[in-house]
Amino acid sequence: MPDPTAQPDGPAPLLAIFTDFDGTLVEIAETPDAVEMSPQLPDQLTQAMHDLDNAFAVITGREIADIDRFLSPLHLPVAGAHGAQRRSADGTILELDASISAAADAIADAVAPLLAANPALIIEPKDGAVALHYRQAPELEEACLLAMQEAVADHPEFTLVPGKMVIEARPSGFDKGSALRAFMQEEPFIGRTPIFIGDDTTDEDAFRVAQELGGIGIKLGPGDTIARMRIADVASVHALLLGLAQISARPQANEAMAEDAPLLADTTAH
Ligand SMILES: O=P(O)(O)OC[C@H]1O[C@H](O[C@H]2O[C@H](CO)[C@@H](O)[C@H](O)[C@H]2O)[C@H](O)[C@@H](O)[C@@H]1O
Repeated sequence: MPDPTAQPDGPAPLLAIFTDFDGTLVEIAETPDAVEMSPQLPDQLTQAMHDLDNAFAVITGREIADIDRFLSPLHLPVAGAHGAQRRSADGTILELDASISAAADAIADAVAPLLAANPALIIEPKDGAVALHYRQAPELEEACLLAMQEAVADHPEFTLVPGKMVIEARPSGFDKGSALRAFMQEEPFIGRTPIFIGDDTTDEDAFRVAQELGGIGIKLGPGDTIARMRIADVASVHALLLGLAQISARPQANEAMAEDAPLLADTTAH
């Protein structure tokens, strides 16, 4: 398995880089709309896309439309709603079954009474998924979980997943790992070595698939993980993304890797 901190004998492998959005490309904020973009991020992502021959994608719990809005004017390859939506590098959109969109709307409607009684809660309806946020009212975590469990009871085609101060319902059969695997079967990702960077429990599926495909998972921050590497913060992710993309574009620049290595820690080292 390639190790991005190793000094390779031959040229560095061509990389395909995937990142989560919230908590990885941008800092966590009090509400979903309050995230603040680093002003340099669109230019940094444009540079990374160039160096990677477009083999960069965002794999997120958010809707694709949300990512387009935050990263405007970029229209990157994106898997949204935990893989239920996907836009390939050539712009092709994976169409969701209309019954899935309708079921997500029904789940959102079913938790409406809890929101009406607790204005601090936030419902984020998405095409194909639903997020119930309790960051402003952490004491309501259990009530949110119960309400979402009841709401999905009539929709066995949905699965509940916990996130950072959020309970989400996503269609069964989709996760970030399935999204990463689908990208890796398409140009320009095919044949490259996948790197996935994420911070949350829903990112574990993508760490697993990246590592099954001979690549590396990189976990941001603390917490149990199957990712082989760990990184400290969002600023380090931006630096690593640019460094890895540059090395993938110019394999002779391998020596620069040694300078980037301190960004990463091996999760298996004792
Ligand atoms: O897969 P991700 O890109 O990490 O998206 C996961 C969820 O992120 C968002 O919620 C989280 O970030 C918010 C803004 O920082 C924060 O207020 C909230 O507490 C977090 O759970 C997003 O709103 C969800 O749709 C994503 O699924």
